[in-house]
Amino acid sequence: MSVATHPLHVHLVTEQVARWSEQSLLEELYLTVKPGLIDKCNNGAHLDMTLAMMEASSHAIAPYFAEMARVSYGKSPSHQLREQLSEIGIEAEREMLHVTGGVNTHKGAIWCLGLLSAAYAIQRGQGTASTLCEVAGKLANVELEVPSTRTNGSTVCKRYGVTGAKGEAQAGFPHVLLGLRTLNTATESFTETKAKQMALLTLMTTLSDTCVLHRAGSKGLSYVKQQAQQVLRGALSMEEVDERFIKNNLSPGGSADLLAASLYVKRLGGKSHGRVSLHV
Ligand SMILES: CC(C)(COP(=O)(O)OP(=O)(O)OC[C@H]1O[C@@H](n2cnc3c(N)ncnc32)[C@H](O)[C@@H]1O)[C@@H](O)C(=O)NCCC(=O)NCCS
Ligand SMILES: Nc1ncnc2c1ncn2[C@@H]1O[C@H](COP(=O)(O)OP(=O)(O)OP(=O)(O)O)[C@@H](O)[C@H]1O
Repeated sequence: MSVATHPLHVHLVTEQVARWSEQSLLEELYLTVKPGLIDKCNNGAHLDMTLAMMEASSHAIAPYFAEMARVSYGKSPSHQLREQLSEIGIEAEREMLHVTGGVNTHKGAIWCLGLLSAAYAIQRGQGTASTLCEVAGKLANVELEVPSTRTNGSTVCKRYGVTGAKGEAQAGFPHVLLGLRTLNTATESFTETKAKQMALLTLMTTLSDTCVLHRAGSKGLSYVKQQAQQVLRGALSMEEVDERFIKNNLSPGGSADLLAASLYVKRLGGKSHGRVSLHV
């Protein structure tokens, strides 16, 4: 029996997934200051969420990522596997709603970290950042015959012609790779906190975030992109933009999820994945 098929190795991979998924969610959560989002300083533009609620949610959903990894270990992306992952994802959402008293703290995160956890296990813990995103994308492209439910995301995708969380996954998580490249480049010259903030801002400058579109339409999305550019250029501070987003009820939840996913992929796949120019 080779090392990569040994039951102990399966156990190692699922343990890594449980530990690193929770650490990545908490790393995103604790990054302070983040505009409009929950952080150590304030609850951003959220009246129904707190830091403690997001901590509890991060802890509650981690075992579901481990379960997604367990069922995916050494398999190929298939209809049957995608169905299994969907069931576990729905259970994770249910558990999240249970611990938060019905608040959506991590729906987007369950989706993207879930697919990446499965991709990591499909590759028996051996993937690089690019192969992880590619394999996770293949999984997302396996269509399921599920009754379509109306969500904030599906409503705005139709209205504004964007593809949202599903499209990001189906394209092979281009924003996760962008987040990772930005993190790696910025870490060489800035503090860890600044590097993570730069990655978040970079995502905000390009993402069609359905959380923002739902609350504030395309004008709101353009505003978010423009404000993020201004911070990257040094024309505004994170604190100023945080204040403005709270005042205007803006929260870039999709970018936050993709930052968490970038931090996760950094743990799963190592860090040598190219550079970006930081002059946005
Ligand atoms: C695809 C999902 C995310 C539904 O998304 P939908 O677009 O309908 O919108 P919804 O408003 O419910 O949630 C979307 C969330 O994604 C995040 N998000 C928003 N915009 C983006 C974007 N452009 N890119 C990535 N994430 C985004 C936000 O956090 C947002 O809250 C998902 O909930 C789903 O289908 N779950 C079923 C469980 C499943 O299949 N799991 C299997 C694999 S883990
Ligand atoms: N630090 C964070 N603060 C706030 N949201 C976050 C954070 N990290 C990730 N998110 C993501 O943002 C999403 C929540 O966003 P939001 O509350 O705007 O959406 P909603 O519940 O769908 O709609 P709304 O609150 O507009 O009615 C979650 O799915 C979560 O994955």
